[in-house]
Order: sequence, then structure tokens, then C-alpha cells
Amino acid sequence: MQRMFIRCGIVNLNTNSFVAWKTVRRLFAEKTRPLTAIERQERFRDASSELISSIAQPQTAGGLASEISPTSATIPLTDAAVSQQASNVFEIPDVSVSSEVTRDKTPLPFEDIPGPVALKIFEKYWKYVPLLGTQLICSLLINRLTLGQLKWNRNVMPLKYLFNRYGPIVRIHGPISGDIVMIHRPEHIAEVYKQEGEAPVRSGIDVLQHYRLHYRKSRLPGPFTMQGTEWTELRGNLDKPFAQQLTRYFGKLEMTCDELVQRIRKIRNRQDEVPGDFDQDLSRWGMESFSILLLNRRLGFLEPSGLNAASEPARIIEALTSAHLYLSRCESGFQVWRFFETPYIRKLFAACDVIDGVIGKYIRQAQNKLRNRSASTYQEKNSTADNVEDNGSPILDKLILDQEMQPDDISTLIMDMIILGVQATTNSEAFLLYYLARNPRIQRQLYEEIGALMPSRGSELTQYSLKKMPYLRACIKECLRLRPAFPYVTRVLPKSITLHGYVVPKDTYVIMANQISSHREENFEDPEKFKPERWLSNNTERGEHQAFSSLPFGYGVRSCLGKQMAETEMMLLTAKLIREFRIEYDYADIGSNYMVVNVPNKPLRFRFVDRD
Ligand code: HEM
Repeated sequence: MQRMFIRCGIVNLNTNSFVAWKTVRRLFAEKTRPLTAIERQERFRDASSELISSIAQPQTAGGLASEISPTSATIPLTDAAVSQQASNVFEIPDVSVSSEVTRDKTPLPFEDIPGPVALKIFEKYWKYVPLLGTQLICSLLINRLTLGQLKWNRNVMPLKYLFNRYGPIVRIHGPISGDIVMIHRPEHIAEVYKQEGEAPVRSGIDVLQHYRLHYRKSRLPGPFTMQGTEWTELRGNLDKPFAQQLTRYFGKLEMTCDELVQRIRKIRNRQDEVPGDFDQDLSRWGMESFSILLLNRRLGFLEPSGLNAASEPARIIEALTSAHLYLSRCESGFQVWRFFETPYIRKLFAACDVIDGVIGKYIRQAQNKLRNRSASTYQEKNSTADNVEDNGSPILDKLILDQEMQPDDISTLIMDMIILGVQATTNSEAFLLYYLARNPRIQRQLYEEIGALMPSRGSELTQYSLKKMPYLRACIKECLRLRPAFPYVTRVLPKSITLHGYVVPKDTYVIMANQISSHREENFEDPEKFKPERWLSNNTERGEHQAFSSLPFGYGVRSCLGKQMAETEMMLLTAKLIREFRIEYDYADIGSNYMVVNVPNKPLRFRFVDRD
């Protein structure tokens, strides 16, 4: 009984329980002298039966209304009469009291989705403002200007701020380029992917598109921006050769990792520390691996004697660094480059021209090789694995032989993969080495796994041995959970759907904030901790939607084309490095800067200490 009072005391009463409460209260309040134990028992029995019958007979709305005062609806826990009965225990049937209110489940209109209201004030003036930028950047910038509370620091802070303020679904009014809806809950992300259809549409990188379509006058805007059947067909042609390349060139990829190991030994100082620009060395490793896989060429990025500034690899690395910097400058902020040529866009285009020139050269060479061969002879030869060296690059050749692809289109495709894919891989590897350096226990466990498969220093690695390294794979997953290269993925809805009880119409641009989901406590316990164990198959923490809580490579038919390539490269290099060195890092925490790809915000001054 007392337990029941206490339970009632902390809730607001509905009508039946309110009557019950009044009954009990009256019976105990009518006392003029202290009650004997027997009297107390009798009164409780009376109270119980009156209470039960009052619950059983519903009251009329009118009768109740007159009895309920707005302030009496919550039962105080400290009532004197109740506390006097503390030692008596009376059993009454457990009667559940439930509300009969039915809820309207009709989805709410799109306009009701919460979002920055201040923007509405500007809505009618926006049409006079020329197109300032991509939907996200433009809206977030204006959001910052209007609310004055956002600091644009090139990371996911603005997204986090909006979710913290408006909840799990946020609408940004974009009168210029359509409204944007932002989500982070895994079940909402799952719903968007479920409805994405056969040819999903995502946003592209506007300035790269501008380079192709307006500056170079190319036909295609690039793989990240290409949409519809055009891309679906191309993608269908590429998936298989991409997977095959890894098997063919695994040995060469391993050699590239060995070269980086040698280079580390060469560049580290007396304290075994590498220079702060170690990120450049990782870029060289990323580019060398890429040119092996895509062009079937060793371009010499990791030349032990270093790179001559005028050499082709040195020019590519310089152009890549510059392209990356000016791409992020052009994509964020007010995009004045849309109206006139700014210094940033000039530098970006100059860097792209260098990369394009080199790719163009290799495409022409591959074309020349193929010219004397008929497509049928090529296919015949290409079916045996050992002659691939002489035959050029299977992927490049396939693209050239594709009747639909012009050399310009191929160049566009390869350039985007370099600027975004290679950058994503090398920066992810940088974060992984950092997390391992900062977590010696995890590094030790990883070393044990690797050591069992690579007993001596120079032990060879195979694709098969990588398969037997679940902890290494878990470390990579965990690193990409904490620092996904791309903090969000976008889709344009092919049809109307319901999200969080709101209608979201067809053609709405949806931002799925992957980095936010993967940092939330409800999705991952201790979300800020680097805990690879959570990804092991025997872990019970994994919930129904966990698959959608961390999607570093996206999901579905338009997910990352280079996923397997990136994972294999990262596994190979990490296995080699951990086998050779104990990695340490002695400086301030490394966070990330968003520069179209997440990049470390501090120099990578790792110590690579030789293992005995
Ligand atoms: C750790 C490294 C990488 C990460 C985290 C990553 C992540 C992503 C993400 C999130 C997407 C968008 C997926 C979506 O919209 O659902 C994407 C697309 C893509 N990625 Fe990667 N990527 C990486 C490396 C690479 C590499 C090495 C290549 C190629 C060599 C590559 C090529 C592509 C291409 C071509 C697309 C567009 C796919 C399409 O539209 O069908 N990526 N990547």
C-alpha cells in the first residue's frame, strides 16, 4: 500500500486515481485521537475496498471537473497520515491505472520540423542574393551570421550545434536552393537509405564541377557528382575490376609499405621522431599505392634518396597538397569564385591542371598501347593473370575500351579519386597511427595478433594473413568511427518519406551526420574512447541499428567505390609498421580540421621505436 502511495506521489494523477487518493486521504484525515492498531487496520481495509470500487466505476467528466483543483493533482510524499502507517503493510490487489488518451499518429507537415527560425526573416530577401555556395555551406554560414552563435571552424561543430538546439531532425530553410533536412539518429539514416532507390543522388563538390564543366569544358562533372543511369552503368563496370586489382597487385602494395618503413628509418631523428610534415610521407605512400592499383605503374613517390623538386612525383605531391588546401577554401565561406576568378580558385585550377596533365599523359600512353590491339585480343590476353604487367592497367584499359568514356571523362574520374579517395585514406591512416600511439595497451594487443602471423621482421604478408587479423580490422573501424574521413553523407530523396513523425517531401536534400551518430552515447558506450573491442564479433554491445551508427564509407549502391582498396592499404601498412616499430606520440591531443576531408590538426610527430 505504502509502495503504491509513493508510486502515486511522483506522478500526476489521472481521474480514477485522483478519486482513489481523495478516498484514502479522507479516511485517514478524520481522526480526532490516535488510532489503535486494530482501528488502523479496519480503516485501511475500508479505504482499500472504497478505493477499488472507485477505480472500478468510472466517474462522469462533470463530477470530476468540480473536484479536481489544478494544484492538488500531485500527491505529496510527506503526508503525515501516510507516514504514520509506515510500519503497517496492507495488501491490496494490484490495479493498473492507464490513460485512455489516444494519440494522433498522422505525420506532421514538413514546415513543422524545428530549425533556425531567424532564417525565415531573411527568406524574402534571399532571392536578391546571388547563389553563395553549396546548400550546406551557404545555409550554415547564414545561420552563423543571423544567430551569431556559430563559429565556423571547418569541422562538424555547426551540425552539432544545430542538433543540440533543435533536436534529432533539423530543417534549414534554403529558399535559394531548396530546404535541407539534417538527421543523425541511426533509425532515421536507415530509413533514408532504405528509400534511396536504384540510382541515388547525392550532392557534389561544386568547385570541382565548375572546373570540369566550365573551365575544362569537359562532358562529365566527376564521379562524386555524376548521377542517374550514366553513373550506375560506369559503377557497374568498375566494381569488379577494383576488387580484382587488389589481388593482382598485393605484392607491389606490400613493397610500397616496405619503402615507407625504410623512409621512416631515414627521416627520424635521434629520439626516433619523424618530422612534423610526416603527413607528406603518408601522402606519398597513398599516391604510390594508388598509381600501382589504377595505372599499374611505380611512379617512385617513396624514392629512398628523396624527391627532386622538379620530378614528376614531387610535382604531383605539391599539386595535391595545394589542390586540397584551395578546394577547402573555395568550398567553405562565401563562394565569390562563382562570379569572378579569385586567387584561391586560380591556385586550385593550377593544381588540378598539373594532376590532370600527368593523368592525361598516362591515359595517352595506355591508348597508344591499346591502339594496335583489338579489343578481343586484349580480353583474351587479360584473362591470364601473369601477363598484366605488359598489358598496362586493367582498370585504365577497361575505361579506355568503354565506348562511352572519353579520355577527359577518365581523367576526371581518376582525379577525383586522387583528390578525395587518396586523401581520405592517408588521413585516416594518420589518425589510426595516432590512436595506436595514444593507446599502448591496444597497440600491444595488436602487435601480438600481427606478430603471430609475421613471426620475423621481414615476414611476408598475404591477403589471407590479413583476413586472420580481426583486431587490426577492428582498430581501423574504430578509428573511422571516431574520425570518419567525411563527417556526413548526403542524399536527395527520390520520394516522400516520414522521419521522426514529420513528412519529408521528395527532392529534399538530406544530410546524414555520420560523425555525430558515431559519437553519441546512446549508440556507443564511452563514445570518445578508442575501443576496437566493440567491433569484435563476440561483443554484445552491438544493437539493431548499430550498422547505421557508423558509416564511414556510406551505404548501399552509392557507397564508396574504394572501400576495399582503402581498407587493404591501411591494414597492410599498419601491420608492417606495428611489426617493425613501437609507435609513440608525446605532444598535445590531435583533433581534426574539416578540409572537405577530416585532417589531423597538429603535426604528426610520431616516434617510431624499433622493436627488438
Ligand atoms: C578511408 C578511406 C575512404 C573513405 C572513408 C571513403 C569514404 C567515402 C564516402 C563516405 C563516400 C560517399 C558514400 C555515399 O554517398 O554513400 C565515398 C564515395 C566514393 N569513394 Fe571513397 N572513401 C575512401 C577512400 C576511397 C578511395 C581510396 C577511392 C578510390 C581510389 C574512393 C573512391 C570513391 C568513389 C569513386 C566514390 C563515389 C562512389 C559513387 O558515387 O558511386 N574512396 N567514399
